[in-house]
Amino acid sequence: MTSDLPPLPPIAVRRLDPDLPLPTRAHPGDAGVDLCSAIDLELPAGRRQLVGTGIAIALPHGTVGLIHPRSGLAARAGLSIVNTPGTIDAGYRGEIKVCLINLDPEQSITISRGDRIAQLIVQRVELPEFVEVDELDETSRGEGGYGSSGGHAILG
Ligand SMILES: O=c1ccn([C@H]2C[C@H](O)[C@@H](COP(=O)(O)OP(=O)(O)OP(=O)(O)O)O2)c(=O)[nH]1
Ligand SMILES: [Mg+2]
Repeated sequence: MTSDLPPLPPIAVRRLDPDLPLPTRAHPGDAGVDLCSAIDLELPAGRRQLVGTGIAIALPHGTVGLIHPRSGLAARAGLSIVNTPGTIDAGYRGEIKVCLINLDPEQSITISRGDRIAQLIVQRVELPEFVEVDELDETSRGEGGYGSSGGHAILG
């Protein structure tokens, strides 16, 4: 996809924990910058915990930060994020926190301070107004939702 929009300016980052690294891309062109855990923690099977990343950012108006899990940790250990993708509003200036969850049914996950636990993706976002109407326009889908088009797996 090409875009005539100019690239976003660099995003200001405050390190609330000066010993943790700045968010970085593992490779040039990667969509996400990795975020680190500010604490050591052990997450038992099935448990969740809100974990600080030690950074705060100033996203430009008209963008959003999305907090996604890291695929490797998800596949290897079952580590995910409860509210994935987490939404970082452009006006938010507090510490970015990640609501980690251990989806493995048996094994705990041990995380050390400085481990990369999630990734932040910055996207442009539309900010439309909403207007109340009496009727919506007709479409072929209409009110059909939640599997109305078929093709879903059989339960049990
Ligand atoms: O993974 C996340 C998700 C959110 N936030 C912060 C930034 C975001 O701008 C704020 C609010 O998030 P959200 O709108 O998803 O939560 P809410 O429950 O609707 O809270 P609020 O009433 O503050 O909007 O919390 C994080 O640090 N990490
Ligand atoms: Mg909200």
